[in-house]
Amino acid sequence: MGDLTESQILDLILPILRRSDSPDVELGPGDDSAVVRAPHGTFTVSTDVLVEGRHFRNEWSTGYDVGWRAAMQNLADAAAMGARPTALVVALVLPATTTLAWLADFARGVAGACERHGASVIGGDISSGDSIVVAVTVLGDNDGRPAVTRSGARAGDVIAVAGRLGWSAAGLAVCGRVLQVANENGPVPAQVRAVVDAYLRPEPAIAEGVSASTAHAMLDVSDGLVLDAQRMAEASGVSVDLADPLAASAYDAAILREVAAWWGVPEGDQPGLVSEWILSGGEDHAMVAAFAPDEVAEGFRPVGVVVESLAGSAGDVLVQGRRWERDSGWQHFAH
Ligand SMILES: Nc1ncnc2c1ncn2[C@@H]1O[C@H](COP(=O)(O)OP(=O)(O)O)[C@@H](O)[C@H]1O
Ligand SMILES: Cc1ncc(C[n+]2csc(CCOP(=O)(O)OP(=O)(O)O)c2C)c(N)n1
Ligand SMILES: [Mg+2]
Repeated sequence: MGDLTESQILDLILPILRRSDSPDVELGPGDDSAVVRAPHGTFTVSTDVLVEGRHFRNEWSTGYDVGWRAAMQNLADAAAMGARPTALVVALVLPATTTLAWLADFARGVAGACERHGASVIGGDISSGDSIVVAVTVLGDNDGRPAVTRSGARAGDVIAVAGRLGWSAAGLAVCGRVLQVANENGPVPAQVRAVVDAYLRPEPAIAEGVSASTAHAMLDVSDGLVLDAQRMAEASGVSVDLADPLAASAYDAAILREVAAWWGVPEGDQPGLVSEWILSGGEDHAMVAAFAPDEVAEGFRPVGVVVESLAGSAGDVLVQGRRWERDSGWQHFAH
């Protein structure tokens, strides 16, 4: 890519990214700014970066995978506010050695994820640098309803989850081994392939988040169920009791158990690893939300309840009756 001008690069990716059929966008890519409609007076905005080596590895992820993941994790941040994701701004830092094929594949991944959820790319930026960095900003529209914040959970609410838990963490753990086995033409069971796909191309619970209009509070699980439940509890001034989160995710647990067995984890250690993946694994971007008991939205499964905090204990999360130690999930500067 080193010998191309910026406009030659844009000529390659804009036809892949551009959509002309979105009612939310008045002016798409090509000018100094895009123009997006906000018929209800407000819109949501959020941004997230992906860094080569931190969020993905080029040996494991194709350009399509990186584009898909960058788009999906941002679309999930809009959905976690109950907002319909409308538009993405995509900024890229790429080494001069990046191939045009990678870049076109990346653009197809972004476009594929956007198309799935009705969003459009409205602009971005490109610069060169030592490694790949992707920064995506997402705009969302609550269509006149109030945004669902993380601070509205109340004692007596049900905590419920939509989407997968633990798949991406398991996929990350076994990814290297799976590629090695596949290269040697060895068999890779379907469940194992499925969790690696979940890591490479996450399928967040976006539709469920957008339609969870009865939620009192909601977040997407990017850093782990317990850590993200803790964030909701702290922001809401309550505590959360996840009585039996593993039973509530028995489908995930069964798949993850198969993955652990295939990976060679001794049988006695499998339940512990499966619960670690389910409770602390992020990046599947499930939605975790608090609802009045008779208002749990479609697609959500109860995993616990919101309880009144004892003095000084707001933000506590109890798992099977025991207080969970703080900050048990992904921490950037600890890895
Ligand atoms: N560099 C920054 N400047 C301003 N706000 C930031 C910055 N980094 C993070 N935030 C804000 O802090 C909050 C928590 O960030 P983060 O943990 O990344 O949220 P999420 O998991 O939803 O991506 C968000 O509201 C985010 O906008
Ligand atoms: C190669 C590689 N190593 C490790 C991880 C695991 N990982 C990286 S960031 C992260 C947490 C989520 O990312 P973050 O940037 O914190 O997203 P946010 O909370 O801002 O949405 C996890 C679990 C990964 N995805 N890929
Ligand atoms: Mg973030």
